[in-house]
Formats: sequence, C-alpha cells, structure tokens
Amino acid sequence: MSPSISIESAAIMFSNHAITEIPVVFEGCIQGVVSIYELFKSLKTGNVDESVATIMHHHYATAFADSFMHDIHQVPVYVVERSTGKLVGELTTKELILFQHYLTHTLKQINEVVKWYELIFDTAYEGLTVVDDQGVIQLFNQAYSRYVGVAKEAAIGKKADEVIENTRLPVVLKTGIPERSQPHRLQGQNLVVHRIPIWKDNRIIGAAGILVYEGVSEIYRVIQKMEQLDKNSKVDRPLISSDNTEMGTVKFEDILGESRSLSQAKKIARKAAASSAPVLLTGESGVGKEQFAKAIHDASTVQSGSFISVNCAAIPDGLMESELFGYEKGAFTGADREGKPGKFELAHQGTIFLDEIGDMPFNMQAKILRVLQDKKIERVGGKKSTSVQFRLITATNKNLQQMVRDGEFREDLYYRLYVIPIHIPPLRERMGDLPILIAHKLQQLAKHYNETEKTIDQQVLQWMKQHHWPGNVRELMNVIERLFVLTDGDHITFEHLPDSMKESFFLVKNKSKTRSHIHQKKELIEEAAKQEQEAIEQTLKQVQGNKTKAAKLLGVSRSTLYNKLARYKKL
Ligand SMILES: Nc1ncnc2c1ncn2[C@@H]1O[C@H](COP(=O)(O)OP(=O)(O)OP(=O)(O)O)[C@@H](O)[C@H]1O
Repeated sequence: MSPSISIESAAIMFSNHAITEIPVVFEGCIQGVVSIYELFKSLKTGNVDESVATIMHHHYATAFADSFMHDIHQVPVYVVERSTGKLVGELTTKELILFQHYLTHTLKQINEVVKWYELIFDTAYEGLTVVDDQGVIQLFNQAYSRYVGVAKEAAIGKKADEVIENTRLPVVLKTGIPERSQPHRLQGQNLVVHRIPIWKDNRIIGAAGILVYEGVSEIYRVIQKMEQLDKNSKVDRPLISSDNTEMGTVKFEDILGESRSLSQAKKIARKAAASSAPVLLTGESGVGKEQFAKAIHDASTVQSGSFISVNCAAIPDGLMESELFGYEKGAFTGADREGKPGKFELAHQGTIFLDEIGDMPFNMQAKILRVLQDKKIERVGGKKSTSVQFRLITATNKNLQQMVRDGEFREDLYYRLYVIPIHIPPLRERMGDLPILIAHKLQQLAKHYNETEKTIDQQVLQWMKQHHWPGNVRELMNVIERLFVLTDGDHITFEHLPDSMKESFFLVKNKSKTRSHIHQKKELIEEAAKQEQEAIEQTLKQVQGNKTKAAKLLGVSRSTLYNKLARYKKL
C-alpha cells in the first residue's frame, strides 16, 4: 500500500485480506511495514485520518530475487530485485510449505533413480569400484566385494590400496593414463581389469576400476566367438579399400589432444574444411601438419577426390617442375615414353598438400603462383594447357614472413597462401596432451603386435614429462614403440631397458638442458647482429650512402664495413 493511505483505509484492507502485516511501498520500493498491532494501537487513539507512513516500522526482512531458498531463515520475507531494489514479491509460511512439498517430491524421485543405479551397479557381473582424487573408495559393488573378499560397507571410505591387493588405481590417478585389459591377480585368481581415469574440467577427479571377466578361461571363449564372427563377416567385406591414400581417412577426432592451443587449431581447421580457402599450416617438424591437412581434406567438399601430398624439400630442384606439372613424352632424355601427369593434375578435384613450401626453389615460386591464379597447368615439353581445380593446403616449419623480408620467398605467393593460417603448437607447449597420446599409442601397438596392452612406469612417464621433444609427436610415437618392443613384460620400466637406451635417455635429458643454453646464446648473438645491422643502415642513410664516411662514423675500417654489408645481405 502507498504511504499516503489513511489508517482507516488500511484497517479495511487488513480485514478484507485477513493478514497481519502489509508493506508500505513508494515507487516500487519498500519503505516500511505496518503490522496489525500498530494499526490497533492507532485505531484506539482515534487517529484514523493520519497516513500509514506515521505508524509503519522498519524491522522487516528482505531477500534478493536471485537468492537461494537455503538462505531464507525467517518469514515473512520481502523479495526485492538486486539491481533496482524494487519489491517483487513476498515469501510467507504458505510458500515455505509449498516449497517443502516440492523438495520432498524431488527427493523421492532422486532416491528412486539412485536406487536403480545401485541395483544396476550391484547386479553387474563385473566388479566395479570408483575412487576419488585422493584414492578413497566412493563406490564398490557386490561383485568387487566378492573378488576382493571385503564387504562393501567396510570398503567405502577407505584408501583403495588398503582394500585392493596390488591396485594400480593410485597410479592411474597420478598419470591420467588409462590401463585397459590388464591381467591382475586377486585372492589367487587371475582377472582382467580396466583402470580408467575420470576427468572433469581438465583435472582428474577420480578413477574407476573394472574387473571384466570372472576367469581368464572366459576370455578364451570370447576370443573364439569373435574369431568366428570375423570369419563370417570377411565374406561380405570388399576386397579393395576405397581409400586412396597411405594415411587412410583422418577425422579431426583422430588428432589427439585436448590442450587449449591444439583445440583452437582444430576449431579453425574444422571451419577451414567447410570453405575452399587456401590453408597455411605452420609448426615444427612432427607436430602433425600432414595429419591436419588430411583431416581438412577428408572433411571438405572435395573429400571424394585425391589427396596429393608433395614434400617440396625432398624433390631435387631440377625435378621439381616435372614432378609438379608432369611432362609430355620425349620431353627430355630418360622421360617416360608415354609422359606423366604432375601432382597438380593428379590433385584435380581433390587437394594438393605442398609440405615444406619454404623449400620451394625461388624460380618455381612464380610458376606455382601462376597455377594458383590461372588454375591451368602446362606439362614440361607440352604445348597445350589443361584446367585443374584443386584445394590448396601448404605447410612449413620456416618463418615465411622473414623469408619474404629477406627476399627468399615471393611476397605475392606468400599472400596467396596466407589466407587461413593455422599454427600447430609444439608438444613441449602442451604437455597435458601426453597421457592421451601415450595411451592411444600403447593401445595401437598392442593391436598391431597382437599383444596385451602394456602399462608405463611412473619413472618413464616422469622422464617423458621433462623431455624437450624436439621431434614432437613423431618422436614421442617412436620412443613409445621402441619401449614397447624392447620391454618383455607388460609394464614398461627403466629396468627393463638395455643400458644403452637408459644412457641415451639421460643423454637426451642433459642434451636438452644444454640445448636450451645454446639456444639462449644464439638468440643473444642474433639480437646483437640485428642491432648492428640497424646502426649501419641508419648511418648510411645519414651520409647518403657514402661508405667511407659511414665507416668513419661507425669507427670501423672500410673493408670491415664492406664485409659486414656482404654478410647482412646474405642473412
Ligand atoms: N595430435 C596427434 N594425434 C595423434 N597422432 C599425431 C598427432 N600429431 C602427430 N601425430 C602423429 O605423429 C606423426 C607425425 O605427424 P605429421 O607427419 O603429420 O607431422 P608434420 O608436422 O607433417 O611433420 P613434418 O613437418 O616433419 O612433415 C604421424 O605419425 C602422426 O600420425
């Protein structure tokens, strides 16, 4: 009610609504509260014409509209908007009772669902357990209890290694690497287990342990059944794969890694795949540039065409033109009698991937530019030109911009390539991707060598985390394969390795430290050279190019200045 309302009118309001308290509101905001007690008092004194503002009190409770119900400790409470302070409602005993009803109903429903989950969890033949990030058991089903011989109630709340013999769940919590299909001996029984880390918001929040088979003999029966299924399905399988590349189809999901920088690169690449714009992939050797190029092709509209990969650094300069544009018969001595199509022709209606584009000889760069502009090629020794349509992806581990500045790479070609640049970060800048890459490779190797999956020791993992990985993912993959092959057992440790390899591990470790010192020194030298070059250029400008004067000003001999100028031209 408004503050100007008379006490008499207020009394009517109270009796009409059978309430004991009414807020006094001005311009939407609460000014005070009139209670039935104050009203009676003033009715008795006969001041019925006075406004309610004269008898209102200020001992009332408010809550913001976005507060939680558990923050409400008394009723009535007036609900106001946080930003404007305007009154929007009131919570009374009635609303509280309604809320309690709602809570009881929801709780009942949740209990029902939890009961079902518990039932499923306990009915499963597989032993299932879940530990939190401290390795404390949170869930433990009946089957697990049977295998371990510890009651569920006794296990929950205890550390996994106090309850489960030889458990590696604490290790999985530390490494984040899943260990699948591992043999495990429990209570004298041979079992197969999975140990899976549980990730949330880039952090391991727990791990699940799953005992898969009741007995190892069960596995043999399953394998026999699978072999039979395989035999049956082979009859229907096509004999020739439709894939036309060595790599097979690459999906973006095959590019493993969840670090922010790699996810960002994948996001741009996905968008690029939907367009036909040229993509320039940059990054060190072995970071996965070719994998990205193939994934872009396989997700693009030209995916049914060929993916032609050309490593520009691997082709001798003299052969570059005929490799890229092809040649007609008899074009030069030793040429195929029938002639040969070039890579651009082969990529017609597909994708051409020019890897190491920074190594493209300068004279060839103009020819490439022409193909990109005209979309026409002419074979070596040929007279007619052929139209070609292709999607262009290039890659380099060099600084093309610097090469343009140094006159080693054509600026016009650079801008033709630099439409959608995607930088793939080196592995050392996204070490968080290590576990997923290691787990994937171990799984792949187990399949390839037809062996059980091997696990990796913490010490080896520690080394891997400290290593500089100059060869990036390629180097990582090779190291894991070497370890997998050299380890006889199921667990890869330093001890299992031949001495030569252990030494090389430590050597690489020390070398990477030294390398970083060398790197720092190199940077300092480069910086000094840059400054010197700038000083020479400025001085020459000052003396209008007169080298004798410039040498004098710089305090060096003329021949030293000439030597320096010659060197910087080369840079
Ligand atoms: N994120 C990744 N997930 C899985 N495998 C990867 C990943 N990155 C690279 N690889 C693997 O590492 C190896 C090297 O990758 P790729 O050849 O694509 O690198 P690159 O940058 O093109 O190297 P280079 O510049 O030397 O040609 C390949 O076997 C590739 O499958």
